[in-house]
Amino acid sequence: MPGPKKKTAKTKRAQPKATPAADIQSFRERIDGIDTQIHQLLNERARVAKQVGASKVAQGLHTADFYRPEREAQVLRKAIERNEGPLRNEEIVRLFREIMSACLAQEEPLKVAFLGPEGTFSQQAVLKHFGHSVRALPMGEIREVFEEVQAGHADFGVVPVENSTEGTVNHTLDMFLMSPLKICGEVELRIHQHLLGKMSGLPAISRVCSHQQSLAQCRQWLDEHLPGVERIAASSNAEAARRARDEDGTAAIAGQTAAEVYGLNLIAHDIEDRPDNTTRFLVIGRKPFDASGNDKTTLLFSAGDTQSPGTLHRLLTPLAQNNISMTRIESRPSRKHKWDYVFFIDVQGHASESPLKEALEALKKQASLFRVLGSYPCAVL
Ligand SMILES: O=C(O)C(=O)C[C@]1(C(=O)O)C=C[C@@H](O)C=C1
Repeated sequence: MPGPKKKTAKTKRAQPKATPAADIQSFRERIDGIDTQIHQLLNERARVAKQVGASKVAQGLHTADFYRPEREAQVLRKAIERNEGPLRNEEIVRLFREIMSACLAQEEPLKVAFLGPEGTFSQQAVLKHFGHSVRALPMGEIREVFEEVQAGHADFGVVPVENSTEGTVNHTLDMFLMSPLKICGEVELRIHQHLLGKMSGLPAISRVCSHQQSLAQCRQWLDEHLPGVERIAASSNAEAARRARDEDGTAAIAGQTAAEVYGLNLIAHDIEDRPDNTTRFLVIGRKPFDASGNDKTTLLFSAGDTQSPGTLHRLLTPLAQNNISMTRIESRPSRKHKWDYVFFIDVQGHASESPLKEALEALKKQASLFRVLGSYPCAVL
């Protein structure tokens, strides 16, 4: 039977009453006292985290192994669980991520490769997931992100995999056909697109430049507000912002960070067609991680003969028999033979735990190609 409904940080609270100016001084003194306690506790926490690091060194582990996504997910879930507000869960999660990021960076900051240049949504995803105490390394292409991680020049990589408006980023999925890397996390980022430029209004715009995914996410807005204006696809939103800075008449569609990095005016904000426009990113690394208690697994498999009747149904039967929920399925050309396909599927659970473990053993027997690309904690906010 479900328990009583928990009080959440989302509940609306009464606004505090207006206070005489004289009281402000005494409130500030209380804040100073609380800050002193928070500060002491932060450093105490950092010292304990350092001891965890020393134990990991004693076990022969290296920088990339210090990062534990499953533990971080558990810490964040606990923070949400005990949060009574007034701070929102999003803010609490952001603060605790930064605390863990700083604790982890005491030895050597993690190096995280992402699809650059500076100011892309991928960079925002890196900072959202790993906090600001990492070294974020911008790469020119998705392929380079994979290569840097595989070569050990970066500890982890962050690549976009799907957008809620525009669908799959095929290039990322195709990289897994060749790469031995593992998926060790996912990040969901709400994407707000803005129209940026040196000009102050729409009439001065003769072309709009952006990554093709962003142009597509704002298609209706562009049809309505800039009909007939040329749309140019750029390699990234940041590259589009650079062009908007350097070329007269060019506006860019990009995020807030790009406006700041390239010194552009915000001509129109939040121009994405769907108000819930979200991009999902994958964190890639060289080794798998343990279960966190609420995990997802991504599989890559092929039947060999996808054209005979019932093949996909037969392959998926072990999942249904073991009561496994499938949250996503994509097919891509195998790049081996004409009309030959591979499937990427996301299922709930960790590959090392029942009932998924048993389901995968059965599925593996039926498939001609079968790989667990990774089991990782479901995104925490
Ligand atoms: O628990 C650990 O293994 C730690 O290293 C501590 C800690 C933390 O600050 O809580 C830091 C980094 C890890 O990614 C996970 C957690």
